[in-house]
Amino acid sequence: MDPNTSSPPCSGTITVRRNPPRRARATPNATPQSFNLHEIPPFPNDEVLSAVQTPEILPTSLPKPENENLKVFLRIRPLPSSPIQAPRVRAKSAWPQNPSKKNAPARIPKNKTFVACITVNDSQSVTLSTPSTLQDSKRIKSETYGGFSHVFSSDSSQFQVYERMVKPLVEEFLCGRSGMLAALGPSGSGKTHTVFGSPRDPGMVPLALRHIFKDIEPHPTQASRTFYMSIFEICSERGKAEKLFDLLSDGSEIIMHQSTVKGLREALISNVEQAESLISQAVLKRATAMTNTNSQSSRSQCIINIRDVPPKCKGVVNPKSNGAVLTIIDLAGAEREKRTGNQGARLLESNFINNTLMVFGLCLRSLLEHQKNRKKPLQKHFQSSLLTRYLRDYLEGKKRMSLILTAKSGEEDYLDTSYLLRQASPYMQIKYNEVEPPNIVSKKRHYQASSIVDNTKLSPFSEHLKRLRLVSEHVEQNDEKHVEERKTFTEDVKTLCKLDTSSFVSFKPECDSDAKSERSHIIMQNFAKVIWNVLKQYNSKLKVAEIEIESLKGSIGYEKKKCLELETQLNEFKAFCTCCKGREIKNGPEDCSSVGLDQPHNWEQQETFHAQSSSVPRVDQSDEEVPVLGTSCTRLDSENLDREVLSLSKTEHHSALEVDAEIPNETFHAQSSSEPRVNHSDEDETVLDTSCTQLDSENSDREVFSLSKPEHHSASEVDAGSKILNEPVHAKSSFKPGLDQSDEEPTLGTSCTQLDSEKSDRGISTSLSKAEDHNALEEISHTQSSSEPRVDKSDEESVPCISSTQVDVEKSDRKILVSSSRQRHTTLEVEAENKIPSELFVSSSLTSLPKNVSSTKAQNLVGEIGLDNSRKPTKPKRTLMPSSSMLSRDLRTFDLCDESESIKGNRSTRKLAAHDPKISNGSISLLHLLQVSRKNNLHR
Ligand SMILES: Nc1ncnc2c1ncn2[C@@H]1O[C@H](COP(=O)(O)OP(=O)(O)OP(=O)(O)O)[C@@H](O)[C@H]1O
Repeated sequence: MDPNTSSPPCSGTITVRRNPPRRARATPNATPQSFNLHEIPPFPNDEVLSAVQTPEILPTSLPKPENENLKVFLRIRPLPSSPIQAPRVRAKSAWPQNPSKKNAPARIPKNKTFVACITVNDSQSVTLSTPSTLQDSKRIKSETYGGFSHVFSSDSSQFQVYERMVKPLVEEFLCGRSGMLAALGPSGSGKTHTVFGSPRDPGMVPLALRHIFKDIEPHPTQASRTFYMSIFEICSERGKAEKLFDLLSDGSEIIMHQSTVKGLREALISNVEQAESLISQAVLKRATAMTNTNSQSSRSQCIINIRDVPPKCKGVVNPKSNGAVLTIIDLAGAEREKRTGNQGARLLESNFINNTLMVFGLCLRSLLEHQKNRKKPLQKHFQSSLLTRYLRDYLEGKKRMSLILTAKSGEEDYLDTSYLLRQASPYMQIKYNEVEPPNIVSKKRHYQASSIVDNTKLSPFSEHLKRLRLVSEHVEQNDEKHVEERKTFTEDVKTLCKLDTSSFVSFKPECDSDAKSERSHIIMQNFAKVIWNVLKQYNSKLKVAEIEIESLKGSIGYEKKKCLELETQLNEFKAFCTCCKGREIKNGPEDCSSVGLDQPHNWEQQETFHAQSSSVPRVDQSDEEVPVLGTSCTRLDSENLDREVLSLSKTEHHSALEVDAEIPNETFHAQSSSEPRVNHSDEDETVLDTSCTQLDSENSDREVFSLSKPEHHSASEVDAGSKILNEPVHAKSSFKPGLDQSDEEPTLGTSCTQLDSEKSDRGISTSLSKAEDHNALEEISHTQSSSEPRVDKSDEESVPCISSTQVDVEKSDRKILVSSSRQRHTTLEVEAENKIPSELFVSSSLTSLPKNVSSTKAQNLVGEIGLDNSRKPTKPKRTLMPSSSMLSRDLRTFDLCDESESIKGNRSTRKLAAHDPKISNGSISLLHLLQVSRKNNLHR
């Protein structure tokens, strides 16, 4: 109907203009900013893109996407001039008609006059006037709807509609932009007629196909473009479940997964005739039914897709063949039960159709509301039906679509038309501001191909293939319906692979050089790291070494200081010893304070006291008693002749007395051993558990007196050296049970005195020991030529619990040291050295000694060897040695170390001591033994 020829509105009606057309704002002249291309470094892709065609720019005639709204067209069906006749032939797939009206065409009264209620105001607006039958009701106001893209009157031809509405879509489609056109309107309003038409009056699809193939004819270079067409429908089986049927095939059912239809057949269309033939076949297969409003009413949503498939080319994608899809949908018409008279299954179909249309409208309304107010979320109404699911992208504004509203102009269709216009007129406000860029898939491929060529320089060839496979898989997943495109794309990928291979070969030398340089760089970097780590380690080690050096320096300095202190002490000690020696010599027995005494508590603490070189502090001991527990060892060395050392010890278990008198080339050593020994004397006297003291003296001026009295074990060691004679004598005493052979009968717990004398002026060393359990006294004399222990002889009678004393007397100036211990192990080591030739060395034995040890120094005691000192313990006399006058020469001093407590011994001990006349005899025998040993040594 031509709006110009439309009748004016009735005077009694009020025209209500709804949705007045809004004037779009003037598009600002957005002139692109001029870029300074000189500042931007050119990307060296000319060579890469030389073989690739740049995408063709869209025609300038196409509107910019941001300024495009949803196009809503309105087409008014002409008023029927004759009664509707039932169609003679119906499709097999058509739903059965209403049983009550089966095979009964809709009858229209012959005298029925049709009055139009819709008036076309202009090309974009119409006026809906209330029919006369409804004037009595409240709805008496006319309604004006504007803002349409175009309003096609009742007398508009198919071609005009196509030229105005579809041709732009086809042109865009051919340019690579997908589009969709959907016919929406009540049943019998002419949707199918608009979409498909008839052979005599073809609809939009045939015209579009003609346009497509006609458009490509003048471009022989584009003759290789191929188009595929698919037609399927969505219908409802008894209004319960939606089903999809492929109308190009034998009507097989297909399925939809999300928004993708699987199993849909695409028919290659190469010409218009072929396409029209396929369309006619599909229309025949479509489900239709005769209703009161339409003799051949469509009962399904029919969807026609025309897809532009990219043509094959040598590795280059034709930008024009971008896979655009032109979709045209013939929706089922909304039906009112009163008008259609549907019942039963048909009524269910009507409900299903109405519901689908309602969902479709809800999606668009939601999109519109979302665009108006971004706070409102975009509702997912599309999930409510297969149709909306399939058209999701269009309904969400991602793709462009157009609507063609078909309306009947009769008064009896006033309500349907009014409902349609009220529902669909707001859709024209939908804007496409978020439309995906056209040819996205093809452009992705194109850019991917370009990037492949670019990446060939940097990445291996395998990565390109992998990337291509991923792209292919992605395409396969997303575009399953594009089977042919997949094949084509696969072929393109293969071609690209070939090209990539060639390009890889061409870039191979560069890649090799880069790889070599990178490899060398990595190697050098790793080498530098290793060197750096090694240097770090050496640096740390050097710091540690420096610290150690500093500490060593400190310790060296400390040692030096200590050494100096020791030297100072030594010098002082020497001076002190020299002074003391002189004084001792001059003083009497009262001056025993110069005698060094050590009382260690164990064997380890036994110290050898060297008067000459050792700086061990001395403990001067006088005649006082010095109780010593444990083991004590005293070693005393003296070099000077005037030196006098007294060492006294008393231990409970072990005691050792060691006296060293060092004289150049002469050593006097008395050693005490705890091991059981068997001493063989000349008289075959065997002594068990006795203490034995050996005392050797070579020079007459040497005087050593050692006395020990252990309870269990005692050891006495006397080492005397003489400067005058080069014959060291070693005396060893054993305190363990030993078997001494002497002239006397074997006695347990007796002491054995061994006396070695080599010369007449040999001093006598007497070792006296007393042991309760085991006493042994060994004397080992060592000479320079032989250090083996000698066989000691004892002339004395073995007496229990007595100590043996060895006395060496070399010269008359030799002092005598007497030490005794009674109940505990005692080791007395005396080293006496005197520069003046010793004349006498007297050893006295005390048979009864007190517990405490006391030493007495007696001078000028000559010839008292073998005398019982216990008789005169308190007053030692300096006398010449009567029994050995040969040893009494030049006897000047006589040191007697005796305990005052010796008098306090028990009765038996005192008796033994009183009846000790054999001591003199023993001394003589000892002297004899000394002489013998001396001779033996001389022989050796
Ligand atoms: N513009 C038109 N010019 C001439 N005839 C038309 C026009 N529009 C529709 N018709 C005729 O009206 C009848 C019904 O049209 P059509 O089948 O296309 O309606 P419809 O909207 O598809 O109905 P339904 O939704 O039930 O399928 C057809 O016989 C068709 O020839």
